[in-house]
Amino acid sequence: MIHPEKIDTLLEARWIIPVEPAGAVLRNHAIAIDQGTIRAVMPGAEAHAQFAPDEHIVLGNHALIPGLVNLHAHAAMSLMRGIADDLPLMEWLGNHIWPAEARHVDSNFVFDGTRLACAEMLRGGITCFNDMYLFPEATVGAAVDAGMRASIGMIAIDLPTAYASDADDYLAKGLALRDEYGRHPLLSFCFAPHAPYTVSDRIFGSILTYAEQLDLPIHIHLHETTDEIRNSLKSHGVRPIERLHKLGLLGPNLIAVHMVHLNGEEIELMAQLGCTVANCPSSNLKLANGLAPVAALTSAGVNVGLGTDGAASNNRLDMFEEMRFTALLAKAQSGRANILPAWQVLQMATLNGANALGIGTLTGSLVAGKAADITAVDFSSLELAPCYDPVSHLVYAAGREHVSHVWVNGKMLLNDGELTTLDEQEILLRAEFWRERMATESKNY
Ligand SMILES: CSC[C@H]1O[C@@H](n2cnc3c(O)ncnc32)[C@H](O)[C@@H]1O
Ligand SMILES: [Zn+2]
Repeated sequence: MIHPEKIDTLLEARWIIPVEPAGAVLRNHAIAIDQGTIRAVMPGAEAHAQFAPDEHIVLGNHALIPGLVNLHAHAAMSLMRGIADDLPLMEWLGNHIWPAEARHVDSNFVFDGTRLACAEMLRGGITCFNDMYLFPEATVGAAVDAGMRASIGMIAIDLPTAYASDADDYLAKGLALRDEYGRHPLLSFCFAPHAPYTVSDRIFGSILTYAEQLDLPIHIHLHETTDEIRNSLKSHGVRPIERLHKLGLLGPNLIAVHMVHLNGEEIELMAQLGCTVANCPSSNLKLANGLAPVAALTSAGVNVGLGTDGAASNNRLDMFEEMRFTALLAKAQSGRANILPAWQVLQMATLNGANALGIGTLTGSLVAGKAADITAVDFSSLELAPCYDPVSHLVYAAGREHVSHVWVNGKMLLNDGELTTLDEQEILLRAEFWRERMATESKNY
């Protein structure tokens, strides 16, 4: 007689959509979880015979998917949600956001803002976010307290702030933070030069040297507006992509955010060199920047992930919305209804993002050996009835309001809609504290 193996949790659901292999939908299956790791994904009957779980959870009308990976975030900017709407990028940044950051942003702001963002993201099924913001040590504190996975940006920008005096100072502080937390199980690190128009060639050179030595991604806003390209032609004689290419930054470690204005040669170059694009359709729409040519990028073989950007330019941190926008806009742009089927968009929101962050062996799909980063979507409500194909519903019909449970590293962070690690009332009080403070001290908002 074979004794069943003791494990922490056996999780069963109506559907398991593991993302790997692509397009698979498993029925009557279970996920065995032990010590934060997926031990097996197998038929339920076999799992019952093989495992003796401490906890057995059956979600009868749900789909289990990999936790969503938000490939571009400024989490703390949640405290600036709605302060400067209906403006183009440079007016938004130069006249509103940067002055507000200079006046208000400190490590308390970043801690409170990131906690607010973590709560919103967890409720929407996001288990991992790739952040770029000031005072990243506070982002670390808030993400780890929440139990979320985060990729922390070691930022560089030629703009002095209360956090750092110049780009060298930013980099030194980022590297020191990575020395301290580089081995934390929930954290990974990226270089995060803000944009071509705020970072010098010399600093890009230093970043490239470090990124190659440490084999870390480089996360940057790139080709977001036509003005960015026009100004680069004036100042550098070349478009930003060509400038970064000459500096040696284009390669498999590059995560280029936005990438709205691209010509055919640039798309080919990104594909040949193995770059990733983080598509942020809501932010691109709201700032009137345009739309990334996602159909052309994926057809060329570029790895495309999805991001929300910050809540001051979106104004939601909602990956379900980014999935739906990505699919619909790509069809309209390309004139091809068959471009980007739902399974491919779900892959963008999960595995493609994890791969870009260098953590694709840890998260992004539901396979044995990876961390148990799992989102459960409840299909019981009438907006999701009837269900012929759960993958179709996830992209075209479901919303973040249908997310019921979330696990990160095997720990349940959302239980039937309730946050388990974060105090919603306290987060709301802190958000109100910052609103009052910002409203009193700044006549603009
Ligand atoms: C150096 S910290 C990050 C920096 O980026 C600013 N920011 C937020 N959204 C955008 C965007 O869409 N394009 C360019 N810059 C952006 C944020 O306010 C911080 O200053
Ligand atoms: Zn951004």
